[in-house]
Amino acid sequence: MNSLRARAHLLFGRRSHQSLAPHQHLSPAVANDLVISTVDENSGIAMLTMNRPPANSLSMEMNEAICDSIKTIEANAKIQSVILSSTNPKIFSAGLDVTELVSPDKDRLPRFWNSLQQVYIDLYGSRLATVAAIQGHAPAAGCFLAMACDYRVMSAGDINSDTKKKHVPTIGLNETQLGIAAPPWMGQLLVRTVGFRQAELALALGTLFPPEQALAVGLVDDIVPHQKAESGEDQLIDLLPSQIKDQALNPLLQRAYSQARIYAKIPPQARVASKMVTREEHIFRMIAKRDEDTQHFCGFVTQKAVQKNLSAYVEALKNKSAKK
Ligand SMILES: CCCCCCCCCCC/C=C/C(=O)SCCNC(=O)CCNC(=O)[C@H](O)C(C)(C)COP(=O)(O)OP(=O)(O)OC[C@H]1O[C@@H](n2cnc3c(N)ncnc32)[C@H](O)[C@@H]1OP(=O)(O)O
Repeated sequence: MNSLRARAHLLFGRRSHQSLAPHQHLSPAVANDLVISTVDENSGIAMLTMNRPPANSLSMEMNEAICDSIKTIEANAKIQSVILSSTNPKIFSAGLDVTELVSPDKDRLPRFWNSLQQVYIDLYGSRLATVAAIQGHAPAAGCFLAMACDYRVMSAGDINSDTKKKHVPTIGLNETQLGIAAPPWMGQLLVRTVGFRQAELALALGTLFPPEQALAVGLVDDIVPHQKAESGEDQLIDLLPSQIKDQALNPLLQRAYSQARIYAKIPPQARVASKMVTREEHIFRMIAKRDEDTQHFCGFVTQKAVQKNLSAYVEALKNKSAKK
């Protein structure tokens, strides 16, 4: 891909997508079920809400839905910023759907990996300013989603008023704890976000950071205490899909919204050009090694020992949930 074509691909996407209907808001009925997109042309802000219960884990279809939603929003020239959020108040995304990795179908596995690579290309290279509203846990590829955005705000956690139990979300590339390694392009995102030494340590140890620590190392840009705000922004309320309409007073979403608004006011050509200064080369490097990366992934995941670990891990996840 020559650099001009590649730049066009990064800025405008390589697939043609249907334009949005000319109304101000995209009804959830128009969006796919796994990801709900809403747009407000007046403010130039969109919201892309992940909606794959129970944990927003990334199956091939989920990855494709994220890419489709980004491209659909990008096709609307009036939109400059997008907030990436979750319908689950406790989980942003649990990372890859681990059931995709256990006893995988040999034709589906490379397609699955390609769909994740495409999320990286489309989200990290998007012309839109992207703000991750991290309400809940974001392990492994969940952390990757957040790192592929331009700005990250994270909930400081909250206390359940009935049970008095504290919920503290965590974020990080914890792959080594599962006996797997993040692929180079994902690991490099951590290096680019928190710096070499912190990334080297966190990658080796598979560190999951609670909010204060995530802020201290620069993995997130802001943390937001969970105290209900007094009043909400009408424009934010309009943007929220019905599943989370009751979240209009959520201070995390309000903080994400105000950041999205700041971005939406920057002249877009200058903002996009400056974004590409830091990202273009990184994305090209990944695209050049895409097939090699897929082969490596499939070879690694299908190893007997890795399969044994992953089966045990999925079993443990199910048992944990069954015991609740
Ligand atoms: C050099 C190149 C090498 C190439 C090799 C590459 C190898 C691949 C590397 C790819 C990089 C990315 C990897 C990943 O993302 S792997 C996935 C990592 N994610 C996790 O480990 C998270 C697992 N989940 C949890 O820890 C918890 O669920 C969580 C903290 C997120 C929430 O806890 P909570 O107590 O609130 O919820 P439960 O644990 O009860 O879970 C609720 C239900 O959700 C299901 N679940 C959770 N996570 C996943 C998942 N990742 N995939 C599928 N399903 C998941 C869980 O089973 C419960 O479901 P049920 O209620 O139906 O039982």
